[in-house]
Amino acid sequence: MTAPLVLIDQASAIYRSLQGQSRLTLESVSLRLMPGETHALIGRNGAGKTTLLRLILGLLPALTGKVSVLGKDPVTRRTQIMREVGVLLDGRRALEPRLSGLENLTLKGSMYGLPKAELHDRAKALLDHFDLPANEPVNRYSRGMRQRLILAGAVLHKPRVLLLDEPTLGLDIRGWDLLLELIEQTNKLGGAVLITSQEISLMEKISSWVSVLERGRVVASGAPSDVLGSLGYSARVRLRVLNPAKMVIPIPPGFSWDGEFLEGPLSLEGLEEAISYLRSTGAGLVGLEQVSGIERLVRGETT
Ligand SMILES: Nc1ncnc2c1ncn2[C@@H]1O[C@H](COP(=O)(O)OP(=O)(O)OP(=O)(O)O)[C@@H](O)[C@H]1O
Repeated sequence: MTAPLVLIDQASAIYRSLQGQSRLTLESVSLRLMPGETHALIGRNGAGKTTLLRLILGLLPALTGKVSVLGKDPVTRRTQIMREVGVLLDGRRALEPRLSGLENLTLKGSMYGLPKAELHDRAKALLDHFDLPANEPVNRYSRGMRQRLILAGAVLHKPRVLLLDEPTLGLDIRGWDLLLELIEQTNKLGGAVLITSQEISLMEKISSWVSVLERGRVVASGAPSDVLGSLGYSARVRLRVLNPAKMVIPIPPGFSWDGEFLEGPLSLEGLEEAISYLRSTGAGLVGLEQVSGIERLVRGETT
């Protein structure tokens, strides 16, 4: 049987405040990150996604249960583990603004224990591929360029495990392409990616496995379509109304109205009913979009 690259088994974690109070933030969480897999961690704000990544990185010890990364304890073997784990966690502190792109990557690479010559070549090649000026100080980079540099730093040492916390924040179009390429490459080489993002379409596109966190607990885990089905989050359709003033009660059954959009089940019958309602009332239609199950879950909607 293939061994997981990251194994979290019934782990709990607490944060202690300076006043000595403690709060259980993760409760009996289990998760496996398998080779070749991109695993999406989804949940509302404050659900515990970043805390879970901190647990994997050994920045927070598990109070109970077990955490193992590449077969090792991330708290006691952190330095060793970090040589095979790439991280994009908190962008704000990831770069030295007065140093150049090349110096930033070299500094980062020395922490991974890469040999000097190899590190220099790899950093230069990455900067080139990521369309970044090697010798320009980072405080003269645009926001999108800085985010691309952080992304390059995460894969400098060709990690087997890639942890990405909201990697699309501030990312430009070139950065998006690079991100998708890195994820695909990591998976192809048998590495695993754990990603959190509010970009629902991205999560649905790239993930082969989804875990849903709710108030520090994994409430569902599986293939994206199975998970959302089991939670009752089916896709819905949203119709933008041309003349909201012409909307009259009753609206079609199963639909809701928020003053701008008429939202209801994504089915042929539902759509036919909504469109004939909009035609007969004269409310009209401007556009139509699908609301995915993951988006509804992250928005905090009830099923
Ligand atoms: N350093 C800390 N000390 C105390 N409590 C913390 C700390 N960091 C996070 N928390 C709390 O732990 C809970 C989980 O936070 P976490 O950042 O893991 O959530 P998240 O799912 O990543 O949220 P978001 O999507 O907003 O980033 C929240 O209630 C948060 O307030």
